[in-house]
Amino acid sequence: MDPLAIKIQDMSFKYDGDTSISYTHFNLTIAKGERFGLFGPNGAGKTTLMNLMTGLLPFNEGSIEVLGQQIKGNHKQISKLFGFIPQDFSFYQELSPAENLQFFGAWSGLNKQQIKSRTTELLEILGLADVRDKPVQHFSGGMKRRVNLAIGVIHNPPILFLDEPTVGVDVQTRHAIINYLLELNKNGTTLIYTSHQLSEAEDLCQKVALIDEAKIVAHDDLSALLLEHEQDGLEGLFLSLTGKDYRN
Ligand SMILES: Nc1ncnc2c1ncn2[C@@H]1O[C@H](COP(=O)(O)OP(=O)(O)OP(=O)(O)O)[C@@H](O)[C@H]1O
Repeated sequence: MDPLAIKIQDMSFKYDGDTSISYTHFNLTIAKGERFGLFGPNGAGKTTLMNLMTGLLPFNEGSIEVLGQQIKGNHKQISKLFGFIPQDFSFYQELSPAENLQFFGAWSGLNKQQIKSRTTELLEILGLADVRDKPVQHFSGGMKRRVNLAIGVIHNPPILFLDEPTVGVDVQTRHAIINYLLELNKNGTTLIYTSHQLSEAEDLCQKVALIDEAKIVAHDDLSALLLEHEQDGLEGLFLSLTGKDYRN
């Protein structure tokens, strides 16, 4: 069994038209069971890379493997190997958490019984049991983030992609989400995370990659990078490697 969750080899990608970034002969590996954080300034290409790794964007050259399987030509099988918690809410606002989980659970190939037990379990863990049948549109931002998370993990994926999973939440929800993610990782889930919340990232990630203009500027254990660059936190490391200029 391949010990890698993700293997990107010589991958090139460019958006149609004249945009500021393109990936050129890009390489990256993420080991199984890793808590991997991808960081970089606005517009560095983090979301683009997430979308390439999940097959949402087709790349032009090279290869991307997820748990040893090529993405190209295998979209359906690959999509069962991961959950994706996108930056934007990805559920039906007019449906309740239970109805959303029923829909997305069926979409991921779970049977009725599996959906029922996972829904009860997840809504309990994520503090949504009391509102399981209420329309999501009336929920607070923190509750909506938890619904987004429940949907992404309903099928118990071995890899979880998280694109800014805690934007706009209060301290309690952030704490609960991070603890839940750490628990998933203890049970073997590979976490691939990106965020601008660097103190949160220090709690969550053991391995980090910093990217700028679609190129890796550093990739190692967080503790090794801090030592190497004589920094005591991710924010200092980030500024020392990507500079202090504004990005668009
Ligand atoms: N669908 C698209 N079509 C054309 N260009 C795009 C598209 N999506 C993103 N871009 C461009 O690609 C670049 C990288 O965007 P991306 O969203 O990947 O960056 P990011 O690192 O996630 O930024 P942020 O931290 O602001 O979320 C930006 O210049 C953006 O304008």
